[in-house]
Amino acid sequence: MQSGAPALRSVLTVKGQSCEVSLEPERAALCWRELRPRRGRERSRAAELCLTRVLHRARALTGGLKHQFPPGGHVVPVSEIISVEDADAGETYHHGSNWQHMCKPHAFTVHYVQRMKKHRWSCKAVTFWCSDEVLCCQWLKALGDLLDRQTCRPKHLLVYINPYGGKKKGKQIYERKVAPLFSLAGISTEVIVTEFANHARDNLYEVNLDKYDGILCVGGDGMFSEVLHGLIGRVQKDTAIDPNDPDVVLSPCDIRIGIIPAGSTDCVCFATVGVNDPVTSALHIILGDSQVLDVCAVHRKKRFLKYTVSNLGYGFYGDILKSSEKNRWLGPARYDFAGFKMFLSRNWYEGTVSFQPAKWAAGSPRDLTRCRSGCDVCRQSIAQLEEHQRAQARGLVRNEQEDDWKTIKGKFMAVNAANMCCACPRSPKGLSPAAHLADGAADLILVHKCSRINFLRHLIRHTNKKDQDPPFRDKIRYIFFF
Ligand SMILES: Nc1ncnc2c1ncn2[C@@H]1O[C@H](COP(=O)(O)OP(=O)(O)OP(=O)(O)O)[C@@H](O)[C@H]1O
Repeated sequence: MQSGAPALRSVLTVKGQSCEVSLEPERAALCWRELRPRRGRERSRAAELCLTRVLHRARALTGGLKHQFPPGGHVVPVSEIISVEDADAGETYHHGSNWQHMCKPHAFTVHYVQRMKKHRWSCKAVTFWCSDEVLCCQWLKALGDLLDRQTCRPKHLLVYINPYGGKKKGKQIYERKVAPLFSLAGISTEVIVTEFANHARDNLYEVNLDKYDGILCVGGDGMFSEVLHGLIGRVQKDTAIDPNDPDVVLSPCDIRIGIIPAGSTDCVCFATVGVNDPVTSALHIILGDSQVLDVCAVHRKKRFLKYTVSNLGYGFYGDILKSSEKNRWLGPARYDFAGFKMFLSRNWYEGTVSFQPAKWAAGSPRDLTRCRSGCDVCRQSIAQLEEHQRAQARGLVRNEQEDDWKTIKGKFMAVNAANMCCACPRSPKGLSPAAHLADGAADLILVHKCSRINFLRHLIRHTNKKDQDPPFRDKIRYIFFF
């Protein structure tokens, strides 16, 4: 709602109870609160109000609260309203002690996001009954106008479903949990159920991307990677950029990719949303939430190999991925099986790792900050990186030279480059909990050769929500490495 617009305030009925309902311009929020507590509930209501006030005061003292709930009331930010519609004709509502049947109700239903525990979201609905048709139309128009101003929300999506990812439930998850929410939000879709590996990637080279506000993949990290390769590859092809040149500046692609988790690890979804829940992801997509991600390009002898946004693993983790692919029939359990096998084999690799530390990056791989949407560390790092690049272009600072590179020689059990924390349900904090989603750098994690018991401790620490800094592990924030 534009600031300066008059507030809309009426007495409407919610679940048979008179409520003061308002659309508040300053807070861009829909608020409602019962006027009179139900009979018989006065005492508990008074206690509840008292408790709410105490909580309210405690929250005010402990800092800002996103949803400032008035005592006994509800506040829904307009940005979290999914849709508003005429209530179904023929609904029954309770007024006082009489049940009334309204054939043509003057009522509207607001569907909105309810925030649950642990980053989970669900869709809730509330119906407001109006005294007459004019009032009902006034509310529908005011809310509809506000929703029309949410311009970042997608209207038309291209959806790729991998029917073989994870527990092979991608199609079912989309049809049962996601499609109904999209239809509620008025999002139209074109759905392609993939028929073979790289179907989505190849298709993205051909489709008319201008038709869509976003590409959606229903699957796991492999499916996301497929769509990422298709989209980045397509944009480079259209702009005649050669991805084989490691020094080339890639053309940015402004179309967004959404993920509905239906894979085995769902690390990209978990690290960006905080949970791998299809409904939560669908609601974030509907509201138009977005998160910029660092993409790392991997080259070998001047040939482009792959893009990655999560973990690039050599040694233990690389071996697990390779081995687990052979046992895909085991489903998500293939990672446990491959991990156990690799742990027993205790392979190590001798070599030299060269890297260029990201001097301009704010934050450190060992600090306690956690990257979230709107992260200050990412914003500051990118600003410093851009400043550094501008200074280089003007000749104010020298270009990177040989001595900017560092090398570490040794015997390694694992060499990992974490572009993000790489959290997943098995490792809720991830491989590198302080890694950032969009700071232009990645964390290099070197696990030196160590005893089997120390390596087991290292693996267990990943699963028990703690980071670890044993003497056999190096952690460096870098920009390039060999
Ligand atoms: N129709 C298909 N048949 C066979 N493979 C497919 C098909 N569609 C996609 N794929 C491939 O399946 C691979 C794995 O898919 P996905 O990532 O969805 O599941 P997952 O491997 O179980 O999950 P995660 O990557 O999170 O561990 C992807 O690399 C993708 O290229």
